[in-house]
Amino acid sequence: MPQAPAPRILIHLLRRDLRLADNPILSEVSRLSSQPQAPFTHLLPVYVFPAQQIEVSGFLQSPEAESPYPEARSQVGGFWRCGPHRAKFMTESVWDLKQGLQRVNSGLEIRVGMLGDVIRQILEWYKSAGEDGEGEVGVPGDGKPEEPKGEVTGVWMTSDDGTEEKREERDVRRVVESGGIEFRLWKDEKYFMDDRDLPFSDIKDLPDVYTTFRKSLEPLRDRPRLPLCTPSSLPPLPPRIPPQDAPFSVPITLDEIMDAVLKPLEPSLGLETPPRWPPDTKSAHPFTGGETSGKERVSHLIASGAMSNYKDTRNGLLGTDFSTKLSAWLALGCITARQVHAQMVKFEDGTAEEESWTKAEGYGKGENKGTAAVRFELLWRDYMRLCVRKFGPKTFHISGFRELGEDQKRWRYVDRGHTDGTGNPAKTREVFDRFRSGRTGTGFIDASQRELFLTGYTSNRTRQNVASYLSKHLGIDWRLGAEWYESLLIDYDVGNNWGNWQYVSGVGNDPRQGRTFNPVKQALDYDAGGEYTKAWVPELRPIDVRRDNNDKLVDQEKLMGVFQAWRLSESDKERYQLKGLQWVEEPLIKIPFSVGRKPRDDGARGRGRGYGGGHRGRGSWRDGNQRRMGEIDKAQAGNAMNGGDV
Ligand SMILES: Cc1cc2nc3c(=O)[nH]c(=O)nc-3n(C[C@H](O)[C@H](O)[C@H](O)COP(=O)(O)OP(=O)(O)OC[C@H]3O[C@@H](n4cnc5c(N)ncnc54)[C@H](O)[C@@H]3O)c2cc1C
Repeated sequence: MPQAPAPRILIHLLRRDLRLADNPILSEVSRLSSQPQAPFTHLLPVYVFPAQQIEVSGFLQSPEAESPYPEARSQVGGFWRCGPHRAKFMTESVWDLKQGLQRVNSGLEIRVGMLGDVIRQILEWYKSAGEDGEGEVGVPGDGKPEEPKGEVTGVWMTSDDGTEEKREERDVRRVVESGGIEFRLWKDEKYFMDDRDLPFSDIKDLPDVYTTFRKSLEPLRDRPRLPLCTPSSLPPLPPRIPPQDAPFSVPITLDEIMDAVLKPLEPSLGLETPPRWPPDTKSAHPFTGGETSGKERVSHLIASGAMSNYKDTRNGLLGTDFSTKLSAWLALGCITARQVHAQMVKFEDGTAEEESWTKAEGYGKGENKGTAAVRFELLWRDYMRLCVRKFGPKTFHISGFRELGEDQKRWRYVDRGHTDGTGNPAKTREVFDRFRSGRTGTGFIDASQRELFLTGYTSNRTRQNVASYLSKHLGIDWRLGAEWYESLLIDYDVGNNWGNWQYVSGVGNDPRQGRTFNPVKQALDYDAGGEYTKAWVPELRPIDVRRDNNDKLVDQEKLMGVFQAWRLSESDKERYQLKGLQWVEEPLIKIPFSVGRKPRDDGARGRGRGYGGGHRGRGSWRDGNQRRMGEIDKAQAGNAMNGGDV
């Protein structure tokens, strides 16, 4: 019987490009495979849960087995680097990709470990067949000749800008090229602007101010390239595929993989008092991961009008549609920014096939302020990612992109005493744990922290306030906040997270340095009836903020009790069962802010109605530290000048 030619295998290593559509590697594979002289006959798509970022001990074959990798914990705070929300969303996304690939004649092999190790093991397995032999075709028990293992002819993967991701790329390249196999690194095309169209060739020329960058690219609508076609068919999987290397094994169903990913992550995430789900509160991010759901979300945003209304609603706090919620799909590359753009163009030009879009307001009427604002934000994402490319490891340094030394910026650390002798790492850890569990005593911050813990999502508005509160009001090492967000955010993205933390903490690319958000004034402006704060901090729900029992009018003085419960009278604390709660009696900080007693319509989003300085910070954990209180006062004055809307 003639022997079948040995398969020539191309490995596609997937990372944060978990999609079929607009995927440059799959698009090229599909094109080449239709040619008679294609350099490969089979495609092996592989996704690896990377051991340094996701805890993989749940995949150990037996309870006695030991992982060769250290636990996937963050450097400063020791948190799980990938907490339960993202772990779940990521697993769903990987699974959706597997199903998508199966529909086009392919599949996906799921592995755990370090990328370099996984690829080495796969290459060695295929190579060992050649060495056994002639032996490429064995004869197993059933007497039928076994298919040949085949030869790996290339390994392709998409590049990334994170320093750790760059190390992974170097590891994989070394392993692949040392075996004399072609290694190809592809540009990451999930962004709004294609790298090839940037207005500079040297990343050093990236402006340090976002506005300068943006202006060099306007009009933004003209910029993105067209998305690539979705392959309708791909080369088959190789007939024989190596198993996962010991001591791990990867189960075959979604539920089992999910169990393995989530198993090591204890529900409390190390908190003594973890937040509990408040009755009747709904997540703003109830979505599942994957290309399929990501595309459905884009379609919903357009058909429902949410995309067109985005500019007016984007500072919302409750509900699924005040902002796009596309970030998690974008971060994992389930969808690309240029796909979002292309869909908006179809809506704006009136060329959509989707019947439901044609009924949406603004259909066929060109770019509107909502779609323009979405483009503006998508470009922010590009900018943050390019900052990582420009600044490399400085992204994760305490001194930030601006390289601010200790003399310019003093931090409180959990891992070392302060150089000026005022530091107390154990106390800072205690304070930070109260911050993590949403028990600071500042309602707006606590609501956001509890929402983050319970759902993995929180709005951009509260993220800014939280980052400012930790770094400016508490003066704590901003990297702890960034690590905690990395652990919990469903949409964690290296550039967006670390770049934004730097920006707000005053060590990054914010041209107006030194701004501080007043979380009470911000709450007043953006949570005008206290609904958001009460939704996530249910202890505050009994506080009646109505003026004279009038449903429409909010008494701002009463509202202040929601945003800072320590301000309530003793009898009110008693009445609302808040007496004795540590975060009520001993807030981490008392934010100076007062309001006039003017009534306002419930839900009205007024601005700048308060004035600072009415309540000085007494009785907080920073008592006696004049230097720091002075800073807060200064920041407060700054807020007044900026109208606090920073
Ligand atoms: C301290 C801090 C940490 C953050 N960490 C992350 C993170 O890890 N991952 C992440 O995707 N975003 C992060 N952001 C940015 C922003 O908060 C989220 O992108 C946004 O809230 C996600 O919700 P959305 O998709 O509904 O956003 P929308 O308001 O609908 O915006 C549309 C898209 O634009 C991009 N975008 C919006 N705002 C920003 C911004 N400030 N910077 C960069 N891109 C932006 C996102 O891709 C987003 O999906 C962070 C912001 C702050 C202040």
